[in-house]
Amino acid sequence: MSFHQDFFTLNNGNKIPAVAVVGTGTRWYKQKETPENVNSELVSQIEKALTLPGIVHIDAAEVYRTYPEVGKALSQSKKPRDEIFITDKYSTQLKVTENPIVGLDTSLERLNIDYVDLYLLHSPFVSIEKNGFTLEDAWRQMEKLYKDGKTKNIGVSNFSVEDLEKILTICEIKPQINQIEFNAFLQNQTPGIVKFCQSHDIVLEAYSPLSPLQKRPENSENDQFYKFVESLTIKYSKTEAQILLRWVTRRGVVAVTTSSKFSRVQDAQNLFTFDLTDEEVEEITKLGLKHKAQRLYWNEEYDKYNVQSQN
Ligand SMILES: NC(=O)C1=CN([C@@H]2O[C@H](COP(=O)(O)OP(=O)(O)OC[C@H]3O[C@@H](n4cnc5c(N)ncnc54)[C@H](OP(=O)(O)O)[C@@H]3O)[C@@H](O)[C@H]2O)C=CC1
Repeated sequence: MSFHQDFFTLNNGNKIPAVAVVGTGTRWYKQKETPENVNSELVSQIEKALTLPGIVHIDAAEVYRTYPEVGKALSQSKKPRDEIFITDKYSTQLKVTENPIVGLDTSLERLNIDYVDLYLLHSPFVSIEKNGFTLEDAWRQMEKLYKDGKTKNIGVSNFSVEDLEKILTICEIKPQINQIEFNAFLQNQTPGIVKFCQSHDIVLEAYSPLSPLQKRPENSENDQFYKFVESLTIKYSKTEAQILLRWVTRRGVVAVTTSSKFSRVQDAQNLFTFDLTDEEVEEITKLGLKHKAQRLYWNEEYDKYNVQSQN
């Protein structure tokens, strides 16, 4: 079976792999980082992922406290740096480092690399009171990091239309990416965000693309959505996860996934040996929208949008 990889083109002309196969948050997240709690399972998972063909996309963030694992796996890998796509995020919510410039300088040093491929503001919840700077100041720092070549691309995460409008009003460099929670059961994290980003040439990334598998309703075997996905697994000889990841990419969105099982990481890296028809993409969208919103993150901030999220 020949290997084929898909990419999206960003508004600065750079390319990003359509799937990030090793998210290092969620199931790998740590409250505290100590020399004793380096997770060897995660090191091994990243190491194995870095033996896969193509450009391997790793999603990191300072708040995950998994730099020791990512750094160790990178140092042991023989994959050339230009075949690894590394995303990192500045923590706006918890003050791990002083500001985005200090944040990225710190992670580059800790990961022992010269640049990341993508640096994101983890959330729009920035204020003088909490962070000591405004959202606009944070973005200007991101632009400096981009101009200094410390990151090839810059972007945001969990931003609503209003948050992006604030940045678009003042920016010299437009965000390339908005990473949001997106899957068949949550098709707009905040009102109108998918259409807005797609019409402003900001590529979306979907975290929790497998939310319908992570949390299944009771009697899912009788549910039309799951029955349809099941029929596609048979038609294409693919797993449910592969069908749902492929749907995300067919919606024009980068899928950010993770797994404790190497076979699932491998399946995600090897996603483009099949395709869904336009009708199948539309049917997953339609059946997904029949479900009430399933939001796993940022509930306090965004549960108020649950009805609009499934419109
Ligand atoms: N910017 C942000 O605010 C956020 C970013 N993220 C990023 O996105 C990454 C991925 O997020 P995550 O929500 O974990 O992504 P996914 O929706 O892809 O979920 C991954 C989980 O789904 C499980 N899974 C895979 N296949 C199946 C299956 N067939 N049935 C049941 N469960 C299955 C895996 O379990 P198993 O290990 O058993 O395979 C794994 O734990 C994070 O690690 C992080 O890097 C995540 C949340 C917020």
